[in-house]
Amino acid sequence: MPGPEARYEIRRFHAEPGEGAGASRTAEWIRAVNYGFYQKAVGEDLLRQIVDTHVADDRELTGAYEVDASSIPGFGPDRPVATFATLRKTLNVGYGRLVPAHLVTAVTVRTDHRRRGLLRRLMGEDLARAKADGVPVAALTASEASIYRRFGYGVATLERRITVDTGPRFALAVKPRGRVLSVDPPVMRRLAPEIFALAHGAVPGSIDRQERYRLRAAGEWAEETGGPDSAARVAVHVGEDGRPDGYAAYSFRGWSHEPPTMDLCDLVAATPDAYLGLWEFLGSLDLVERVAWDEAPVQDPLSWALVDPRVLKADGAQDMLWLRILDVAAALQGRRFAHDGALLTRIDDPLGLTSGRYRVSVASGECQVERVPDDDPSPDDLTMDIAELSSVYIGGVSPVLLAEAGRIRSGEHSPEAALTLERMLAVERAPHCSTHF
Ligand SMILES: CC(=O)SCCNC(=O)CCNC(=O)[C@H](O)C(C)(C)COP(=O)(O)OP(=O)(O)OC[C@H]1O[C@@H](n2cnc3c(N)ncnc32)[C@H](O)[C@@H]1OP(=O)(O)O
Repeated sequence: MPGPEARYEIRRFHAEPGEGAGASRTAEWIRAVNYGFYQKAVGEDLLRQIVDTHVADDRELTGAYEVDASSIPGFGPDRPVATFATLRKTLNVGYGRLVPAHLVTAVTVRTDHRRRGLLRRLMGEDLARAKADGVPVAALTASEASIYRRFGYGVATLERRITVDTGPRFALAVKPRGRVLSVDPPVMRRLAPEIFALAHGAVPGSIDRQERYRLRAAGEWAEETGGPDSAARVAVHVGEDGRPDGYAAYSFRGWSHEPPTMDLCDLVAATPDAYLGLWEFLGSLDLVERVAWDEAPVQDPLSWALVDPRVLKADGAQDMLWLRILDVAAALQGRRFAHDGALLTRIDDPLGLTSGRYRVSVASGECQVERVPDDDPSPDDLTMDIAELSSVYIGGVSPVLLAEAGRIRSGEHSPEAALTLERMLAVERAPHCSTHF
């Protein structure tokens, strides 16, 4: 069988609205993504909305097209058999520092073209281009946890599904500062990005958001139709300085559901007061007995703030943000460190983008990274795959735990190196990513 290079042509382009050839190529690409995720066919309104958000986000769309597709019944030359999209945003790496991040999304390969190396080709080419552009880290959220490690991605943040019973047992031990206002969703067109920008600068692990989040908060985007969402409700937290610094978007599940449940669609908070204040508000909603949230942090201050922590029930944690360091020096030098120290680290990289030995030296919280030749006789303090360095990079995953799992190996002369790395990488608060992409 011929390899993927021979059978497929890769085309990269940006979304185009309207009627022309570019618009039809865009529409076919969006339909292919929908097909790949087993979603309902996209109607014209939803299609227009998706195109507009792709334009607003400046997404680069990549499609693999079968060479000679016109000979296949029902297949036009504009219909991709694989899709792949990227956006350039920023990642909070702790202490308010943001580094450029290359976000990968909308990865699909049509059923009848799978397991022929298309994803491997698209990912390999794409990561090499991002590295050449000087972007230090790539990121994605995964449909399955078994796919991306082979390309050097590691899990950097987790999330979990929770329900909170908001009956008489719901109470917070300490009153959060500030107040919460119920607002009309259209206000969020302006407010959502402003509030998110504050939270983005405050929460390690945060990834800057796509346009879709703003429209959803404003009640202008229902997932199925792309039309208005008449069920959307929003509450905004205002800090003691009078500045809006958090919001919760929620919708009622319907009276046929027992117990009466509010679905929390999104919660953005720049401060712990905003986070707990919004929860206090959600816990006080009349007629509602439960709030359900699919994207809660695992290290959740709410659990500790509740008078009775058992009103919160949680499913097991699941991988959320996957990171893939493309340039070790740029990634590490882009962040601030909690402790000084020096470690000689050997990195293995399945794609060869970062393989090598690195001396990581931190003084006064700032890091210098220096390449060390293979024949240098100094012993390695740590050895790991790039997936592990990517996992521990923003301080949300413990190097000690990964050493216990056998994923990070310490040199015989440096049994405490994983602990040293953990101290160096610590950040000011628990990392969490609330942006799915
Ligand atoms: C960031 C995102 O967008 S996440 C969404 C991912 N997309 C989906 O889940 C939609 C449904 N699935 C698909 O479209 C496809 O099966 C894909 C995209 C997951 C894989 O595409 P393919 O072209 O079949 O992958 P490809 O043939 O390049 O395989 C590359 C490697 O990944 C492995 N692999 C592919 N899919 C999976 C999987 N679902 N689980 C585990 N391993 C997988 C292959 O075995 C192969 O391994 P190897 O090269 O190390 O031997």
